[in-house]
Amino acid sequence: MEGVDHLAHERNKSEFDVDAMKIVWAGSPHAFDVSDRISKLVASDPGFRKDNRSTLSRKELFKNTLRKAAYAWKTIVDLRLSEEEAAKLRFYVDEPAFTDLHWGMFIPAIKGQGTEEQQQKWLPLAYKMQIIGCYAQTELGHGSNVQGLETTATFDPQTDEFIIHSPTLTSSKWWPGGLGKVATHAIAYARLIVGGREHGVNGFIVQLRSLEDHSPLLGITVGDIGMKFGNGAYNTMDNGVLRFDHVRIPRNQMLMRVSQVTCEGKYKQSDVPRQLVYGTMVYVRQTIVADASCALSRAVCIATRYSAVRRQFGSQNGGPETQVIDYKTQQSRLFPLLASAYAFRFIGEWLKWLYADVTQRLQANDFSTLPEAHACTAGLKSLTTTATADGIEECRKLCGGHGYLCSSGLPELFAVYVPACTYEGDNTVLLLQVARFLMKTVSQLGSSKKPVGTIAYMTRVEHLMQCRCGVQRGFAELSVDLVEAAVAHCQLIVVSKFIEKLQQEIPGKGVKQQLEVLCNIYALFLLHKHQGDFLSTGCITPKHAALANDELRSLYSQVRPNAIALVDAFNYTDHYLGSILGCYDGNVYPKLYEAAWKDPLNESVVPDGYHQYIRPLLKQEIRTARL
Ligand SMILES: CC/C=C\C/C=C\C/C=C\C/C=C\CCCCC(=O)SCCNC(=O)CCNC(=O)[C@H](O)C(C)(C)COP(=O)(O)OP(=O)(O)OC[C@H]1O[C@@H](n2cnc3c(N)ncnc32)[C@H](O)[C@@H]1OP(=O)(O)O
Ligand SMILES: Cc1cc2nc3c(=O)[nH]c(=O)nc-3n(C[C@H](O)[C@H](O)[C@H](O)COP(=O)(O)OP(=O)(O)OC[C@H]3O[C@@H](n4cnc5c(N)ncnc54)[C@H](O)[C@@H]3O)c2cc1C
Repeated sequence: MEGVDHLAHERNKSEFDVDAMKIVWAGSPHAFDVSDRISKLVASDPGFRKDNRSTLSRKELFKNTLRKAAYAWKTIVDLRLSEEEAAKLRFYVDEPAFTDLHWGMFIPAIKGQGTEEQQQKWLPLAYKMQIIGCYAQTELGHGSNVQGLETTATFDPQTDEFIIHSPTLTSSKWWPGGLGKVATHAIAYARLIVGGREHGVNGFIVQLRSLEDHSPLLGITVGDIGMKFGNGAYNTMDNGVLRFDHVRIPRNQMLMRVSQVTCEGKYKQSDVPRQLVYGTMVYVRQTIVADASCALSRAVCIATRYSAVRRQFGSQNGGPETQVIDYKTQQSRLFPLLASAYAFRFIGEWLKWLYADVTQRLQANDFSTLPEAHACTAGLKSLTTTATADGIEECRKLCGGHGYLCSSGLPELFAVYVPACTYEGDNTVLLLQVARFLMKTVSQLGSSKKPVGTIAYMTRVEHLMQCRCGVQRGFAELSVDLVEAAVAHCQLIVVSKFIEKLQQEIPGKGVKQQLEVLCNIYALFLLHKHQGDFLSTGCITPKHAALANDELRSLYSQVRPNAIALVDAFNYTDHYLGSILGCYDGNVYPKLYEAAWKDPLNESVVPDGYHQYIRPLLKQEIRTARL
């Protein structure tokens, strides 16, 4: 049955132009071309093999990641890939590595917080990977509370240097990816002290390791923080611990876009908001939202294809059993996730636009949209990562027992993905930031400052005007409700941006209709899930709730014949999916059977340990010995 497409009958049912949908998913014909080319390049290169990760020890796993990162870099250089192609290559290699932090945080931090001069000095080195950087903000004692960081950077005017120091155990840097074993440099965040006065937290470029033999420099203690959740998974990353013992760095290694220290020891604040020190986090949260749709769509692709292959019950007169995808219960769990994958794709695109817009404004000294950009990136990062982590786990359950096998790809995907709910801001802490922004907006309603952008709707919600007095009642006391309000606000953004997307011209037979169905599923599923809130606030009547439920059922039936084509539109290679259950040809059972025999445990028919532990048991030697 090798070479047979077991899902061909499903593909024949589809009612829209899959190739056109692939372009919509990718974002543009150019983006599709790059993605398609690079994913195939990675998939066809044995150097990027990844099917053995769960069986390697941590040391072997990590060394293999180093090998792959070096091989990826060689490929990028040899093939003269563009920045866009190189980023895609790292994405399709699909293995968390120090390079994520080097390209994803270290470089953006220098770009966003460094002066022109600093950028000119450091960026060429970083782009050529002559130095490797990490982002060292979090400490053992403080992650969320950035103002609570304890590392100090004290200016010494005698030598024109900063002294970076970890005064306590809890001030040890803890978690930064790439720090443990690889990074030569860090953007380290520390409390700036000039002339005995504190000026808040700032970033500093600190060299950690020798560029000759990789040994830690004087005053630096550095290592890996140990094994993390799951086998393989995020353990390819060397999250690290770092202590500074009065480490001296030149003054010009303080990132000085937001504030400066002169050689005379004068502290100066630029004309830009202090919050720009947090700018890298805004940037990365935006990329994490874009990434959520990738992780969720990958899980949904696996669960959808497998649900079309898997049959249980319902055989008529000895005929085939029912495909589990035809059960309404399966559809009601799977199709909202499929709709979410598309919704998150479009919200990721929009957020990228919003980020580019705010960046452009900042360059022109217009800081007016920064609070909204912060609230949107924080809130949408929280919403999409929570939904994606939950969605991956739901996809595992949708695949029944086989979903629990590593060869399904789902356990590893979950283990790699789930820390996204914590890193780059704990999701609840981030929602509290959104709530704070919303309450600030409510408190200004009726003033001359009119809410615009994603909060423009607030002027139209009359009862909010009456709520204003309630805002004074105590943020902390009401924080549980406020977090719910923040989620609702973010969902409103997701739904409205999906609707806006549909107002654009979308070429391709039936493509727009499919997206309309998915958009309606996304919105009505939310209404259904939260109908208690909608009913109790009088936003809908019980009749509306029942209608929404009926409509959802009908929408699921409309998706059903198109389900396989809708996941094909993600254009994932079997290599990227890394799942027997999700393979393109649906030839699941022979592949599962074959894979089982490749497990190291099956290398011998009689296991190691038989003579030591099993035989004595069977022969009752253990009991006899005891007696
Ligand atoms: C395998 C990888 C897969 C996918 C990833 C894909 C791509 C990403 C690429 C690479 C990444 C790879 C792996 C991820 C690595 C993760 C790295 C990290 O985790 S780095 C550490 C991140 N740390 C945090 O996020 C800490 C969270 N805490 C905070 O952000 C803040 O301190 C806080 C919670 C916002 C604190 O706020 P608080 O109000 O208490 O305090 P402040 O006084 O500091 O704030 C006052 C004022 O400022 C506003 N504000 C806060 N933050 C920002 C901001 N970022 N931008 C703009 N404005 C901000 C705040 O709202 C207040 O405003 P006001 O109300 O006064 O108007
Ligand atoms: C895999 C991984 C990679 C990471 N990579 C990096 C990196 O490269 N660089 C780096 O600097 N950091 C990194 N981090 C650290 C990460 O950014 C922090 O762990 C994250 O910001 C959460 O902070 P915390 O650990 O202090 O959580 P805590 O703040 O201690 O959270 C614990 C609990 O307290 C709750 N809580 C905290 N504050 C409040 C509040 N005000 N109100 C209500 N509830 C609250 C939270 O919701 C949570 O439930 C990484 C973390 C992980 C897991």
